[in-house]
Amino acid sequence: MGNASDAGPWLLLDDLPFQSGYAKRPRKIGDSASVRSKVGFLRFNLLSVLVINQLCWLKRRTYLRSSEYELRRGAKVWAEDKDLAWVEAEVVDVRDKLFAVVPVLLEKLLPRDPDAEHGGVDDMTKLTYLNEPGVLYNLAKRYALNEIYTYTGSILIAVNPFTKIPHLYNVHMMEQYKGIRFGELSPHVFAVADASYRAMMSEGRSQSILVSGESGAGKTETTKLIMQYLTHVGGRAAFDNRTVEQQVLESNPLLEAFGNARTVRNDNSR
Ligand SMILES: Nc1ncnc2c1ncn2[C@@H]1O[C@H](COP(=O)(O)OP(=O)(O)OP(=O)(O)O)[C@@H](O)[C@H]1O
Repeated sequence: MGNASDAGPWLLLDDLPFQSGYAKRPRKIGDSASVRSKVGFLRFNLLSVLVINQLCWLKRRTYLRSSEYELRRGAKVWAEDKDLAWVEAEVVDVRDKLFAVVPVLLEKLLPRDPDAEHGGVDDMTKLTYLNEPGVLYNLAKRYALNEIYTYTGSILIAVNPFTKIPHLYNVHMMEQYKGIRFGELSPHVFAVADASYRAMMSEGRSQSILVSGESGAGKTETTKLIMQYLTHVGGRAAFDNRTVEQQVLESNPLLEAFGNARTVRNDNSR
């Protein structure tokens, strides 16, 4: 620095963002290479800020076409969130009739059903918008009120309560569902069993009930409840004074003994 040609103000490039190690050596202001590199850095910084801004802008605006539902300010929507799956949001602005602006960063936006707010609906087909978050929200609302069963047309969805709800399966309940029109009473596994029993009796043909779900969802318990109902409505006293209901249900432990296993999700998996 003692050299006369090097005299003048100096700038340490540490102050500039995005600089790397090589820039730490002092450069003289006014030096053409130094000015070029400084301008380059500033341009780069400005560009980065613009790109990041633009990305944020795009992320904050979602890709829902107005034809999918009435896109208006104040509309209730579901916003996809990578941690929480779906979060409730509200449209705060609408641009070009194509984009809804919501106050969260999101990947996807779906309309939210205003009818599902209070206690949910007992049949998913009653939802105005039949989408994933709407279905999950409806099931959760009903589950919170101990309503573990919900219809989707003639399909019954059961959410495992993992606790005994005795009043849901007693004889009084079975009597209530005997011979009723499907959908007349609250959704129940007995209603499904009753519909297939009546179809078998009136058509004289075998019926199938498909019970499906992941491990621990409650398929075995549900099947037992169906058997319980069928034997209740169709069972006759046997010659040794044991009803068909008793005999069928007593055979369950024997059947479970074959192929029964404990899994991470279920102590009684098969
Ligand atoms: N309707 C219900 N009421 C109360 N508890 C239930 C009900 N359905 C299931 N459960 C509970 O959930 C547990 C798991 O249910 P279940 O054994 O029927 O599942 P699964 O679907 O048959 O599982 P896997 O496919 O592993 O055999 C039961 O042991 C029981 O504690």
